[in-house]
Amino acid sequence: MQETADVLVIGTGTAGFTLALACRKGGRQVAVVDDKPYGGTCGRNGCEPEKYLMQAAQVVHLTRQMSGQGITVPAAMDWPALIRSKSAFSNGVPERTERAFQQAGIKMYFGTAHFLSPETVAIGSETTVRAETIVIATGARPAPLDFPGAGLVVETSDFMEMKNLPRRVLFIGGGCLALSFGHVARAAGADVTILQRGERVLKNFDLEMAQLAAKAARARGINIVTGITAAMAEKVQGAFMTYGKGGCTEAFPSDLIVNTSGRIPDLDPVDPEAGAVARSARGVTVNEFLQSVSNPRVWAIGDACDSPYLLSTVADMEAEVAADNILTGNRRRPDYQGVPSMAQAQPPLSFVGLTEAQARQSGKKFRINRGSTDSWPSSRRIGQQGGFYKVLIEEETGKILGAHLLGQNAGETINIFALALKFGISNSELRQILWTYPTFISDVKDMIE
Ligand SMILES: Cc1cc2nc3c(=O)[nH]c(=O)nc-3n(C[C@H](O)[C@H](O)[C@H](O)COP(=O)(O)OP(=O)(O)OC[C@H]3O[C@@H](n4cnc5c(N)ncnc54)[C@H](O)[C@@H]3O)c2cc1C
Ligand SMILES: NC(=O)c1ccc[n+]([C@@H]2O[C@H](COP(=O)([O-])OP(=O)(O)OC[C@H]3O[C@@H](n4cnc5c(N)ncnc54)[C@H](O)[C@@H]3O)[C@@H](O)[C@H]2O)c1
Repeated sequence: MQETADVLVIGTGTAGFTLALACRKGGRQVAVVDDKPYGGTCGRNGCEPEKYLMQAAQVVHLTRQMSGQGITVPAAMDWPALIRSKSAFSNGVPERTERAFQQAGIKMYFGTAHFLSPETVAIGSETTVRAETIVIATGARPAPLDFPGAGLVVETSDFMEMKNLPRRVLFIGGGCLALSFGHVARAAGADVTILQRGERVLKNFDLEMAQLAAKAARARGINIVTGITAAMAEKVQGAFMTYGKGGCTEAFPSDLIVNTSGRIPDLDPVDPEAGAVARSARGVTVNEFLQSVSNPRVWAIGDACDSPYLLSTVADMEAEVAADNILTGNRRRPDYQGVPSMAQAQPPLSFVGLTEAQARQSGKKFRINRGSTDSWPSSRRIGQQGGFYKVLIEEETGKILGAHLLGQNAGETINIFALALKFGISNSELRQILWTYPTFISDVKDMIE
């Protein structure tokens, strides 16, 4: 079957969804295709279900944390019930996504798409679509582990579907996902180990803050082992053994091994080379307008393009920018200034802007406001120990260069700093705002003097 479209979008996740609807609104004949249930990673097995589980873990952690303040412990997690309610929460995503496309008059295909030529895409073995514009929004997939026994390792999407949680859980890789799911498993009562290849966890975060987050995780009983590369897995007498290769070869017994070793652009099945679409290991190579540098008919957005972030917020912004460029010509560039991100740990760690090391490298003159929040009422009223903040303020202008927060509500409070960074609001201007009090956000005033 040979079909045509003005715009064919490959992938229906955050990026593909936003772009398809925007192009349809702009009057184009739009078609979408996905080889999995519609809706992509964020809603089905990424941000949303992860947060759902983390929210439950947070209640358990908080209850324990506040046991000295009249709260009765232990609060416990009923894992099978939690997974059932999480599934009820996220199972509706494909249907809602399809309904939105249908209402907008977008043609839907189901199957794996791959380029046949620079202007034609095959969907499965029976359909081909020739499109004026082709958008690659295929997202990212877990980085494959290529050591012996890697087949014993499950993905985070499997972890979120486990009917029962085994007693010992091992995470390979020490990024956001390991910290987050590690805290979830720990709150459910599991013995948790995180194996991290580098000398530190959370490599994209400020070093000092990442170390404090690791300390908080360890204080909650999570075993973090750094400087070890997982190099082999096998099943011995019913348990999994993962062998690390670092300074020494060590065995880490567990009942479940989860891959949290990073994510890579999901491009092989789409066969970019057949479409004359250049790519690197970081994704489709795009110009400043998110258009392929080698095939002007093609745009790439979200986790599939070689932009600096793998975040839902960024995927959505890139989709809006690319849609505008497709509809009205190349005018808009994505703006990566002030993108906040967060590790959903307990307590959460968030940041925006420069780390201390990056600020020093930049040659800018700045001061650092930093300190523990343990004595602050916002920490004391929830029994929080280990909260910390670090704000980098440019000397001459008072502009916020970077902000780093470890503590309850850090993922929300960081948005104030993101606003300041994006719009160049100085610390003295920020101090003039009257925040609702007492809240976590009203602490911002004390961080930016
Ligand atoms: C566990 C987890 C937690 C996360 N938490 C956060 C968070 O808290 N905050 C945040 O901002 N980001 C988070 N992220 C990252 C965020 O989910 C992604 O950045 C975002 O979903 C990327 O959107 P996308 O549209 O580019 O790709 P996706 O949402 O992955 O969509 C790509 C779609 O393309 C389809 N596809 C791929 N190849 C083909 C093909 N050849 N043919 C047809 N269809 C194809 C896939 O099936 C998929 O549906 C998390 C990610 C994970 C895995
Ligand atoms: N809240 C958020 O903002 C959020 C949450 C989750 C994920 N994400 C996105 O998802 C992406 C993936 O996150 P992630 O945590 O999986 O990856 P990551 O890239 O942040 O961390 C993975 C770590 O695993 C280590 N590693 C790789 N192979 C290893 C091995 N064999 N043994 C031991 N360690 C090994 C790497 O050195 C790396 O430090 C991130 O880029 C992030 O942007 C964002």
